[in-house]
Amino acid sequence: MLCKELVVDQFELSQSPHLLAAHQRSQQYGLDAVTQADYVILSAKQLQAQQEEQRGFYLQALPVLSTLYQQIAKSHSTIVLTDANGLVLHALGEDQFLAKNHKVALKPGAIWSEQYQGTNAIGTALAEQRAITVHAEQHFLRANQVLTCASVPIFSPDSSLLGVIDVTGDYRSYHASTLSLIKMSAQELENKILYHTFRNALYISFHSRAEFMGTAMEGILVFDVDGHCLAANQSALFQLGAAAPMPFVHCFDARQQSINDILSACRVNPAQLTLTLHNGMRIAAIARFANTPQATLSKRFSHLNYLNTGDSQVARIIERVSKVLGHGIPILITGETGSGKELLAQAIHKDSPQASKNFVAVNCASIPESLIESELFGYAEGAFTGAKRSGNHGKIIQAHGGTLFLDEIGDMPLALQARLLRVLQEREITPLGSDRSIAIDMALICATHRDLAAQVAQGLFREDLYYRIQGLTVKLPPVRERGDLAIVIRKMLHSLGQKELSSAALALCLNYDWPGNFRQLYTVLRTAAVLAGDEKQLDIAHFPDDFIDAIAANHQQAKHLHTLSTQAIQAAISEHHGNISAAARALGISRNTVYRNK
Ligand SMILES: Nc1ncnc2c1ncn2[C@@H]1O[C@H](COP(=O)(O)OP(=O)(O)OP(=O)(O)O)[C@@H](O)[C@H]1O
Repeated sequence: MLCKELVVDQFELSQSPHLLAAHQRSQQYGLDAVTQADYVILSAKQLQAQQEEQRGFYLQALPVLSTLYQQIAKSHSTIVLTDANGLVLHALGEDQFLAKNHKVALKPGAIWSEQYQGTNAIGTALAEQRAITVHAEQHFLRANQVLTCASVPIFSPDSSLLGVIDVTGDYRSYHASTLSLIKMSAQELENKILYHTFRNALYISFHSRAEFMGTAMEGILVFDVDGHCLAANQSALFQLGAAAPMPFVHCFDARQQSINDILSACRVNPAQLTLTLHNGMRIAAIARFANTPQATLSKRFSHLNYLNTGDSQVARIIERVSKVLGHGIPILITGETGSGKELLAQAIHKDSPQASKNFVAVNCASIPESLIESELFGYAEGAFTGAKRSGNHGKIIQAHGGTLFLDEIGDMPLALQARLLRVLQEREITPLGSDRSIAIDMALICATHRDLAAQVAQGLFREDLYYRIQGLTVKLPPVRERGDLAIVIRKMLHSLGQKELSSAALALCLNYDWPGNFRQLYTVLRTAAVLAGDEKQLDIAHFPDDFIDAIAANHQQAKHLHTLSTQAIQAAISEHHGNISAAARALGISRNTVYRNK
């Protein structure tokens, strides 16, 4: 029996902003600290469906959890793996010290999100996207104050949250080193996931001390064959002294080794190498070329789900798009510039049955009109002066079997629209200067920031093509309308080297209207991260000056508009001799607004 008064110590909470924020969220969820915890447990069937959905993540995690279990075997704790919603997917360990209700609550199927359980290590690690220990009375619900829990979030290579590894036990089983052990396991799991994510990619694992090779501490860099960095783990960034992944030529001393040297060394079998980093440090490395997709993770790694970070409009888009994948339905993506149209198109392709084939993007606005035709449709040998001797296949043929992404389709010249329509209808293409047609089969995704219906009305866009390309139309919301902006910002910061944003800087970002949408947001954050140097937290002072000027101008404009509207209201009132209803009617606004501004 616990004789200790288990209550939340407000002073202690105020020392930890993360716990304080978690308790505030718990209150906002309408939870009551003193009522019995209401453990939400999924049915066996629902759980099985979820486990199947997370199969890749789950299978990669099991051996890591077993190792962790051996390390903490005598601590009478339970090790838990959850998904990104706090659903327990797997649990192992000793729970004889726990009361019956907690034994049940730590079984697969239980949900430990803050929404249901208030402040707790699993839910709070997910909400805050950081490792955290929640001990005894730090829990929001009294019922959970007999527990001590430590959780570390697991991120995929593109910084999406996959779930947490958690260790929970009776509060007397608390051990200061538990969180560090879980962090090592989390790193090991993230490395395993990274190793299984990319194909046609060069993996370089390395460490300046050879004895760390093969451990969770090794750095991992992933490049495509052109030397662009696809992903890097934290240890790699740390050893490189970099905030974000960099191209091959910036990571390594190019005079010592080129990417082609390394690729030829490891095409067939992994190669053990000694390489030189850009800063002159010699490192032990193993280079591997991965050319096959890893079936285990391909199910879990839904690229569309990665984009689903909590905005309801985006969630609906993803749900609808997922349903039409593989059905040959053309998709039209509309939305402001920088709202993520191309990213969505890529995710659609990567989740589609034709993912292993090409994704070919053509920006109809950036190619000169005279070149679009040959760029898209290709040309035969000697088709025109200056044509390559071997001819050119053109983007449509390159996309055969895969996906053709026509960005800024609204900017395509009318003459080419007719030709494109013919290709789409007849499913065959005749390159310029050729008399031979080639059958083509591909998925089509188009995007535009323009109002295509208006373009049709103005005769700038062919009506028949308009109906041909929009099997399913989805409209991405602009950043200022997104309900998940704080989460997207956190994801972006994570990819930039895990800096945090001060609450003032976050508030500023949430209130700004981001005319350049994600492209502008990313640039601002990346610049701020560089300007912040070694400082862990990004603050307003680190934001670039032009951004601060834009915010100030916005603010001025808002004030100006407010002054103008107040003046208009006052003028209308005096014109209607103080009659508020008449003034409101004349201005077409509500009486309340008139009262507020008079
Ligand atoms: N949901 C998101 N989370 C994080 N970054 C994003 C997201 N959506 C887009 N971005 C980033 O914002 C930038 C612009 O995205 P993208 O090119 O997909 O936009 P777009 O709508 O196609 O722009 P445009 O109309 O100008 O071609 C890219 O760097 C992309 O990685």
